[in-house]
Amino acid sequence: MPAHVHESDTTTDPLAHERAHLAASRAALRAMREDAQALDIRDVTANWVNAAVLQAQITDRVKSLADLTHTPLFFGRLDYLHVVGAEKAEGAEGEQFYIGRRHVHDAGGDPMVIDWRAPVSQPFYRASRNDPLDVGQRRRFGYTGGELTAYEDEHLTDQTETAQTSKLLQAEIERPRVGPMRDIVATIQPEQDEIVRSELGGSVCVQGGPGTGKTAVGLHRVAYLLYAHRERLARTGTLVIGPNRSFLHYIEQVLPALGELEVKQATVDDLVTSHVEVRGTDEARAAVVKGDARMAEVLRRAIRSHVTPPTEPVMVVRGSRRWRVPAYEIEEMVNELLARDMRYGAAHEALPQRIAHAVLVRMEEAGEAPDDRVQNAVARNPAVKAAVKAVWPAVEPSKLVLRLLSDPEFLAAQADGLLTEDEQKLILWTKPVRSVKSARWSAADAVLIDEAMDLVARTHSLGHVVIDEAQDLSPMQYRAVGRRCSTGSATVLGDLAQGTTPWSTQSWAQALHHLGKSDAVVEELTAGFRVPREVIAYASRLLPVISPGLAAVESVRESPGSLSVRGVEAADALDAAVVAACEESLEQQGSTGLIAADARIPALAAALTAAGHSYLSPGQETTAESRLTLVPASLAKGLEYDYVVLDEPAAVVDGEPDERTGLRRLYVALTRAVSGLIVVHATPLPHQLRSTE
Ligand SMILES: Nc1ncnc2c1ncn2[C@@H]1O[C@H](COP(=O)(O)OP(=O)(O)OP(=O)(O)O)[C@@H](O)[C@H]1O
Repeated sequence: MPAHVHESDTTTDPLAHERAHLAASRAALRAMREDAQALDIRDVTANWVNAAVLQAQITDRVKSLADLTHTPLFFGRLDYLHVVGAEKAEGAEGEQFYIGRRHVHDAGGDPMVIDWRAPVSQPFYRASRNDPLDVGQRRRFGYTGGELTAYEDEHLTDQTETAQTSKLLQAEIERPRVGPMRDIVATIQPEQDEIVRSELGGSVCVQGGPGTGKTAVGLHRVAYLLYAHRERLARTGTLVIGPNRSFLHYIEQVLPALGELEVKQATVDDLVTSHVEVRGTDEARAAVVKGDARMAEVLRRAIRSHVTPPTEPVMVVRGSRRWRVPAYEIEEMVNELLARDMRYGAAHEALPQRIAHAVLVRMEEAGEAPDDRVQNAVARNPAVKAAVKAVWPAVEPSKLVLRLLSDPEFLAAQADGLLTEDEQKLILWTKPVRSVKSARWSAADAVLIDEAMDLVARTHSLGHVVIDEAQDLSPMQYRAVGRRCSTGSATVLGDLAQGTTPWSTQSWAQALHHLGKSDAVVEELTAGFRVPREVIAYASRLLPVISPGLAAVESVRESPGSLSVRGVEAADALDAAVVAACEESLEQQGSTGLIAADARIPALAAALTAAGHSYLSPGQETTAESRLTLVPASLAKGLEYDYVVLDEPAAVVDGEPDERTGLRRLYVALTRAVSGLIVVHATPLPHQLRSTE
């Protein structure tokens, strides 16, 4: 017997009961909202600051209790065989739970809808015929425009029922992709759920091909962690890191839709450029050296090179007395501070106190009874200050990096045995730079400054950080992210085959080492929810070259999708053929993305405009009226469109400094389509795409 799908079309409507529960849940949510709005805080707050804080909390709560017409209150129901938590005694009564995006209770406090993140909801995602987790029946609901219109049942203990792919899941995967990314809370798959619910203490790394749900999983994991560890994470903070602004725009609605409004989003550049303005760029070879983990050691040496062994004693004059701390004693203090490997800035603060303490010991020996105030005064004594300046001077991180990049001798001394002479030459500025302000800092320089800042003073750590498209980070960037979760944990998401930076990740073990999370568990996702079978098979022809050893994604899409590869005879007919392909795609429902090598964008923009088509840029939200986006290949990562027209693959490959990176960029571009891909080319396709061997 197959699992059942019910449509609402009979008079003895089996949906009537469920619709009544939906209506009752809505009424209960309304009552919860009215209760929150009616809270009178005048009598309970002692002062206006407390009142303002409380009022803000109430406003947030009211906001979170909004009933959004297009997000159904519940999407599933679990019928337990026994009372949850009770011994599974014969005859014990089962319970029913409706699973939704948020918790709703009735006037008596009994649950009407259970938050998907609650432990009792977990079997909705994990229960199977092999392991029913005490669930007799799992029901999934289907909605059309906010109306409950269908449900689908699985009887998990009925061994005669055959397992089938859920039609509602299929419908969810096939739905047109207009607008920003949506949550997948109703259809999270068991292997995804394992990652979403893994514990806060441990870090997780997910390797997954295009469209396997890495981004979706990362965002749902944040929502889950905020639910399970709300107080701790509210204190320490969470952060989602994405590759660029347009990607962050694309994903920015997912967490608010799940009721989480507080999560910050940033690029790695955002994190490290608060202290210098980035106006310069690096040649790829220079950026590779600057992003190499050896630079961390160069910087460590460079900062420590400021520590000079004392040669003079310190003479402190107080009143009529003089106190002398000999040079060897100060040297002992310095050696002890160096051995403790504390932050350079902390040691700089500690040294005057140590010297002052030595003076105090002498005062006591001489019969005086100095207290803490005397010690502080001695620490501020000009002689002590002068000694500290000579021995352990303050270092300004950006000045340190400026000196490293502009003073060949200084760099040679610090990089000896770490960087070759050629590597040193590559990163040295060719023109003299006068000041931190006037320097044309690059993004990689900003990461070096960030590292130097951490050597001076420890970077504040958040509770949890998610890094998406992590494969593009350099070792030094991993370190920059790692220090932002040094006392917290991380979720690292990426695909080695999509690495398109010259320093992209070769192995997750190395990446996790640089991040400081070598103990992270590496998981793999292989089921693809975006790209149709035929299209992923075509793109996967590149895998043996771009990432040998990685398995191709297995598409779970049942609809075959469409792939069309069109050669154009004359180069000057290319633009028109591309515009025609866009027009063809736009006849279908949903969004169309025209992806092309960055250098081809101006020509295609002109061709579209000439043909009377307006278009969006990546990150701008597609709407029912505006469904065409012109996407430079360099910004395509992480995005998706119902239909993709790919212009001139050879130009996409040629747009990158080397062939492997070019083919990886092409792989990214080929894997953005949900329903159909049209490849249009005037020059021959890269041969790896042509052969099927
Ligand atoms: N369990 C699921 N149910 C429904 N849709 C899903 C599921 N998992 C992923 N998807 C959808 O598949 C698409 C691809 O997901 P996502 O962007 O998270 O993949 P990705 O692995 O990050 O891809 P890429 O490597 O290309 O960045 C999205 O539209 C997402 O909503």
